[in-house]
Amino acid sequence: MPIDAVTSGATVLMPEAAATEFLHSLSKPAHVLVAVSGGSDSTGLLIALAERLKSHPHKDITLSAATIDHGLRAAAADEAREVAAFCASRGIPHFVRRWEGEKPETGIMAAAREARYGLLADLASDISADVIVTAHTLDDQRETMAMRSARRGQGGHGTGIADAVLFDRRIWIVRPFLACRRADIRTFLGRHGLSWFDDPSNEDIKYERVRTRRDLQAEPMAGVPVDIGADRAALSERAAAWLDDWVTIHAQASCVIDRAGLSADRAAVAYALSYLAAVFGGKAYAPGHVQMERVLEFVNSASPGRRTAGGVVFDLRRDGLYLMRESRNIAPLRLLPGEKGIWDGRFEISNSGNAPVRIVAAGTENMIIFPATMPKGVVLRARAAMPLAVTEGEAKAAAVTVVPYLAPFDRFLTRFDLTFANRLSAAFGREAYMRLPLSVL
Ligand SMILES: Nc1ncnc2c1ncn2[C@@H]1O[C@H](COP(=O)(O)OP(=O)(O)OP(=O)(O)O)[C@@H](O)[C@H]1O
Repeated sequence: MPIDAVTSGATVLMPEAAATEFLHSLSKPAHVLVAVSGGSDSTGLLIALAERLKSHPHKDITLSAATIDHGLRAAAADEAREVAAFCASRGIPHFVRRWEGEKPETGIMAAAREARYGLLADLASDISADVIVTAHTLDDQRETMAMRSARRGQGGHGTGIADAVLFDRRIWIVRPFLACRRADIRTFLGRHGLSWFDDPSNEDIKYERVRTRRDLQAEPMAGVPVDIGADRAALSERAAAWLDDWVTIHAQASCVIDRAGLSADRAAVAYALSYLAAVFGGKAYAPGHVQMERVLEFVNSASPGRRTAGGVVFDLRRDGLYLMRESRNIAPLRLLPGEKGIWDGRFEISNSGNAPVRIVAAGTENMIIFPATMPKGVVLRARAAMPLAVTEGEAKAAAVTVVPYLAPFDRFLTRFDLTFANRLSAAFGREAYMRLPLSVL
């Protein structure tokens, strides 16, 4: 790995080196879609990749660029046009996608991000791109880690931005500039005589990220470990082995963990239990640190009983720990003919009939799908939180297909968690996640 500078604890790459390393590691042939907002980081990423390909032409790699107009700022459409003109001048195909649809009143940043990734993934599919790259930097990484550690206990965790994330089981998003400093990217652009747009929201202190950035400005660029993901990836592997050894999934709605497994590898138990809780609770994130600590304390106690965390019942019995969705607060889902939706964050349901259906938590009538050895109380509870499809207005049975949905992984899956996620996906009868399009990293 070419290292241009090392500060205490953090490996820093220059933009050119980062681009070279990414292109080298990429599985070929590859069509790379660069997400370019027009800011310094993403303009720098596009240019670093394009320059590298110009000096070392590679017939198996093609570049395209895309700008998402979120429709939130008046200037955004003009900026997208300028990025388009800039790309045209360099001979790089460029696409603009606009976020139509309603904008929420609160959580606009998160909604914009969701929409952005969805639009980029749709575009990637339209133009047959194999991978999306975004220009998250070491500065973003520091800010994220600072914010997440401040939030530990409320669901936050100490790990930072992943260098690769699988979106919606569909396409990998890779971040080649994660070890680059913004200042170096700007110097690089300056050397090429290029300018960039400054997004005014980057200065707006109503956003936590902007405040964190200001706080961090006084600190030297240090303290971000080189291999943030390596420890987590190792833990993911241990947890996958633990899953094989001790856990059985029943009817995609409940699981039992052998009691002996609970006192096995503690870190792996904590990791796996958090994700099992997220999956059975239908949540993208595991319950918070404090809540999970309480659950772990409880499962390590000798006395049977029940606890609830994140909408999941932890039912500790003599033979094992049973997990299942609490049958409260499960919102119904209405699906028109041909529509598909996620119900309770746990099942992806498609209406393949020709009448609207309502999916409710009424349980399946079929007791046989649970093994006879399962405690009756557990079966009743798990059944009560299972989906039932009811055809509206007609007496006939609804025609639906139901596929388990793994909420912590099926939308955004970080590379660190891939091994565990694949094992869990198989245990739920689902296919493996798409392979990372990087051969060496
Ligand atoms: N409007 C946009 N069009 C295309 N790409 C964008 C746009 N906004 C952001 N990106 C891409 O995402 C990267 C990160 O942008 P930014 O830091 O603004 O997003 P974020 O919301 O903080 O990140 P995250 O996507 O992790 O939530 C940019 O470097 C760029 O590659």
